[in-house]
Amino acid sequence: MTIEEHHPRILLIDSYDSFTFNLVSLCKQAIPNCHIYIIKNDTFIISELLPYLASFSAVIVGPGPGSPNNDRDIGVIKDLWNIPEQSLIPIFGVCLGLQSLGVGYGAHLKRLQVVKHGQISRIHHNGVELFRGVGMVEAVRYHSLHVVLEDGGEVEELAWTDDHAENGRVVMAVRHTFKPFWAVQYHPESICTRGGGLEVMQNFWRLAQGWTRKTGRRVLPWTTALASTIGKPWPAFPVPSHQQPLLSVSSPTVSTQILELPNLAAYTVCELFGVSNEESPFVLLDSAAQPGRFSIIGSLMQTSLQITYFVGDDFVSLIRGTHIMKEYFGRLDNIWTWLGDFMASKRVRGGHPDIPFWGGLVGVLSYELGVHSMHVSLDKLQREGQEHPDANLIFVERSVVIDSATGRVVVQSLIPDDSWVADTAFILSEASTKTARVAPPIIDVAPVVRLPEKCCYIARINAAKERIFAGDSYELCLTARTTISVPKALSVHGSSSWRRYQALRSKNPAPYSAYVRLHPTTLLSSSPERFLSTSRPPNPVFHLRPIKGTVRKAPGRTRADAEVALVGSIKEVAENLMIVDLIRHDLHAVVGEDVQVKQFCAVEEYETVWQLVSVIEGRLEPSSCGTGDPDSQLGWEVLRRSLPPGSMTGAPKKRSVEILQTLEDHKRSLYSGVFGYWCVGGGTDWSVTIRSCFKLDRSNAEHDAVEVWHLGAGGAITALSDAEDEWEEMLVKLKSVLGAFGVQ
Ligand SMILES: C=C(O[C@@H]1C=C(C(=O)O)C=C[C@H]1O)C(=O)O
Ligand SMILES: NC(=O)CC[C@H](N)C(=O)O
Repeated sequence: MTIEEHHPRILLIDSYDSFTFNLVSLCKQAIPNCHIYIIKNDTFIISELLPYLASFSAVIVGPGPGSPNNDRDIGVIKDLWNIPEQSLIPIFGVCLGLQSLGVGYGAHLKRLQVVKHGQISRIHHNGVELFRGVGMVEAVRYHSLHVVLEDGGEVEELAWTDDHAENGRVVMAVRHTFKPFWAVQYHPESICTRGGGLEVMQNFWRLAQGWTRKTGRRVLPWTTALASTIGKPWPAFPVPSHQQPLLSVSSPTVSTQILELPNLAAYTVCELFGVSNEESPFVLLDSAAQPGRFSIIGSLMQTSLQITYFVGDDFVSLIRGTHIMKEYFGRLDNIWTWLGDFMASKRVRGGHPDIPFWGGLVGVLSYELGVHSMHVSLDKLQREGQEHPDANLIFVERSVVIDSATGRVVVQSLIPDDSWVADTAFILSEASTKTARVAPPIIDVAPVVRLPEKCCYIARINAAKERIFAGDSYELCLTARTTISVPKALSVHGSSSWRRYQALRSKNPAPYSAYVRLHPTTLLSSSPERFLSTSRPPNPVFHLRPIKGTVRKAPGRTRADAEVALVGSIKEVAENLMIVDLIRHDLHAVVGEDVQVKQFCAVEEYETVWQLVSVIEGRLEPSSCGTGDPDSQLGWEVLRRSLPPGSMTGAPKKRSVEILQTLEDHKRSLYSGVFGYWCVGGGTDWSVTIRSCFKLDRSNAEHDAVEVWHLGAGGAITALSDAEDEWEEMLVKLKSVLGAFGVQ
């Protein structure tokens, strides 16, 4: 057996979809020992691609946004169907792939009357070819377009579904009558597809091998030239850009003291650490509700290093007190590698194993940083005067972590022989015996709230739906900005962002609350949504908790009512499913095969809303895990590759982000980005910046009489969205923050 036969090479052509790596993972399961290489549909033109095809066993053309009739959407795929006889190769198409095969052989492309995104349909099939030995198929669909085949044409139907009055009979699988081309319209790789997934891929491989044997096609060997043109097979594990020091017994360690102080509140610790001085930086990552558990409070010093970065720059600013220095990326190339390098130099050992944070970077990353990392050009990049940095982080050396589950308080420092630990342990023990002071309430007089205009928002919802009907997106998370101006003189007790945070925390206690004051930015968060956490290496587990599906709490509305409204709703489950599939893809892209959905569409209760929450976990294949140290960068790599959070963009992510830029008036800035930490022990925890507000601290406005806060809110728009309901949902989310300003 040649190496070509033993390790079949599969070429997957991606059309910038957000489910591609789920398909890749399914393909890896279906085709024993295969090596899968992934290119984009615009990487090569057909004349360049043709000679390469000879070194592959089969091609898979994936799903994607847009239309098979639009060159920009379909790229080289449209030219595959009429390659010369001697270049023929087995091809399997999915969704856009099927549509392209269909129109390549005379089918009519039509819009569905009722589009199907994230919905499950019963698929009827003929039990042969792709469906040999396949029983009942209930498959997930993500499409707005469909093909109507030519009677007696070269492409014929293998499966269909019955949409009854909505769309009638819709083609679900096809084959070419004499060329080795097969395709399905539904998504075999979706987490909710039952039957018709793995078996159909296996059947494709069986058919492809049969055709190859029959025609005597020989796969040419792989060459170094090909390797450098096509790249490495999936999964290509991240290789750190720098030499990471191995941890040794002489590596720096963490000084830790553990106290049993069940009555000590984060508030008290913050007050002791000088939070009331608004001139100084301060960070609190606060678990104010379940399932949050740990609250992390930084005790910052004059010498604490703050790192800021603006998208488009080739340097970071390093700030210690009043001293600011620019450092250019140079060989490190960008902010991600710069921070990776920085954290590699800070690795420590020996903190308490049960405590997720020992010290490290804490702060915020903007939505635009994520968009930029996806190589989407930013329309609204121009800086208008002073703005929030896109990365704004501080290196925390001294911290207190409160574990709400055990009542333990951990005092820790990364500074060798730091007497601060014992001193602080003493002070906290004393403080815990006293009754905690409560912040005096802020009473605002007439803050001016500038909401998005309803008619404009509704028009945008309809425009979003139009893009969805056209097949350009399956789901768009549309958002808008609200501005709150608080006349300072009228705010009793002056304007303290810390007290404002207390008001937010009491109105809307949330698992991922935060008070982050890293000038020029102050962020107050009451986020319910964890984006990504990474357990400490070795063998880190990546854990994501997307939320999609919201109902407002109301008097008399019980959990059972919320379950009917959420789990019982095709629309809400579809919204969530699309993001679950998208996040699976984001994770598969980095970690390889081991990605699991641990919880699908569970209803969780928050202060003002019920939400549908799913949990997805991934881990690196054991063979690719290092002995510990390279793993400490993995959480960062997964973060880089999965921003912005899929729940805030919609799917497919790239096209959705591009569309959203045309539908939203402002930069999202901190809203829709993430905040959290990267621990010196290698773990990370980042939450989605929603149900949050932020302000520029040192703007000219500071000297004015008005303090200006921004907040964003929005929701997922799908084909099933009702514009009025979406407007209301956006207001419900807004109100969870407006309460902190005395606005009902
Ligand atoms: C857009 C927001 O929230 C996002 C949208 C949700 C939804 O559409 O149901 C739920 C949680 C978030 O992922 C927001 O809070 O502003
Ligand atoms: N998932 C897909 O490939 C979708 C294909 C096409 N854009 C449609 O909406 O019909």
